[in-house]
Amino acid sequence: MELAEKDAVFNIFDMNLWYGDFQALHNLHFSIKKNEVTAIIGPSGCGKSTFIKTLNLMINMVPGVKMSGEIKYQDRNILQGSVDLVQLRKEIGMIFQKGNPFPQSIYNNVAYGPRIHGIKQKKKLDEIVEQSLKDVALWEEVKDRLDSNAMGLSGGQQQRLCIARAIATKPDVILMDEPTSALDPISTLKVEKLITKLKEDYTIVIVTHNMQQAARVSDKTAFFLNGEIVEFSDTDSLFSNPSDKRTEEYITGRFG
Ligand SMILES: Nc1ncnc2c1ncn2[C@@H]1O[C@H](COP(=O)(O)OP(=O)(O)OP(=O)(O)O)[C@@H](O)[C@H]1O
Repeated sequence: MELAEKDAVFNIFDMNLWYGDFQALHNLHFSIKKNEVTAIIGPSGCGKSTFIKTLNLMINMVPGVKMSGEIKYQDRNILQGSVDLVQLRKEIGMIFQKGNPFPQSIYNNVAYGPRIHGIKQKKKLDEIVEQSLKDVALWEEVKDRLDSNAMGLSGGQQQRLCIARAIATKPDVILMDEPTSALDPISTLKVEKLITKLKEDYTIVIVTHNMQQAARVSDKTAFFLNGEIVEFSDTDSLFSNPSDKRTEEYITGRFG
C-alpha cells in the first residue's frame, strides 16, 4: 500500500481507464495538492480530458467506460462503491472550454447551485450572487443588469460567469478543461489572473494546450503522452529542466 501524499486533495494510484477495449489511461500515479494549480499538458488525444473528467466522475456518463485503481478524494476511493454524485459535484466544480451559461438571467445562473442545495432566502442568495461575481471580477460589469439574459454577455464574460456559478456552491476543487481556448487574449489574461487569485481558496486542475499558460498559472505540471504520465513535477523545473527527453521535445515544439 502506497503512502498517501500529505496535503493532497487527490491521491491517484495505478489508475487505468478503458473506453470499451481501448485503454486510454495507463497506470496513472500522482497527487494533486491543496491550494495549488496543477496543469495537465500533452498532445491531442493523450488523455487530458479523459483524466480530468474522472476526478468528478463525469466520465461515468460515457457508456462502456471501465476504470481500475484508485482516485482517493477525502480518503476514499471514488472509483469504488457508491458515491453521492450530487455531493461530489458540489465539492468538485467544473469549467468547460466554452462558457456554457444557462439561457436565463445572470442572477439565476449564479443562484442555481445554491438553490439546488437548499438556500431559499432572497437575502442570502443576493449575498452569494454578489460575492461570487465580485470574486471573478464581473460584478462591476453586470451589477446593473443582473436580470438580463446571460447569453447576451461576451464570451469572456460568460466564462467568468461560469466560474462564478462554480464557486457559488463553495467547492473544494475547480476543474478547468481548456477554459480559455475559445477566448481572445484579453479575456484569457483576465481568466489567468483569476486562476492565480482563486487558488488561495480552491484547488485547481487545468487542462491546457497552451504551454505558456501552464507555465504562467500552474504550480505543478503533468505531461501526458499516449495515456501515460511521462513527467510530473514543479512547473518551473518541468519547463526549464525537463527530466525526460519526450517532455523536452514536446515543450520545445518538436511534436504535438
Ligand atoms: N467516448 C469515447 N469513446 C472512445 N474513445 C474515446 C472517447 N473519448 C475519448 N476517446 C479516446 O481516448 C483518447 C484520449 O482522448 P481525450 O479526449 O481524453 O484526449 P485529449 O488529450 O483531451 O485530447 P484533445 O487535446 O484533442 O482534447 C483518444 O484516443 C480518444 O480518441
